[in-house]
Amino acid sequence: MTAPTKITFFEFLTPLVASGLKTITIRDASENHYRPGSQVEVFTLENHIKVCDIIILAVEPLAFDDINEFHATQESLPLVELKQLIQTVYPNQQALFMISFKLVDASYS
Ligand SMILES: CC(=O)Nc1ccn([C@H]2C[C@H](O)[C@@H](CO)O2)c(=O)n1
Repeated sequence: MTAPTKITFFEFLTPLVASGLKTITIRDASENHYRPGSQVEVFTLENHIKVCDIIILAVEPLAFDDINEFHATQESLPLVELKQLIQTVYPNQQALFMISFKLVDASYS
């Protein structure tokens, strides 16, 4: 499959991505095709507004039950809130993927 060049985040989370505070996102298998080293455009899910660019660092399997404080810190969310959000988006899914990324600093472009 061709590596995707775009990713969406809920609008309320995009300030965390654009500030560099959020450095992972947890997605299901439909979004596990991001290629490490590739540059990806970030858009809001609701209005498709471009937010920033990120570089994908890794895509790794992550079971829902293994989500812990480390992931919450990388997500810049409280653990309880993160797990509730993931259960809402991906109900009853154990097999998830952790996508690690870094912000592309727009001031250098
Ligand atoms: C289309 C879709 O699923 N969009 C998503 C999925 C997840 N997120 C956020 C919610 C949490 O912070 C992490 C972990 O799933 O990623 C999202 O913004 N958009």
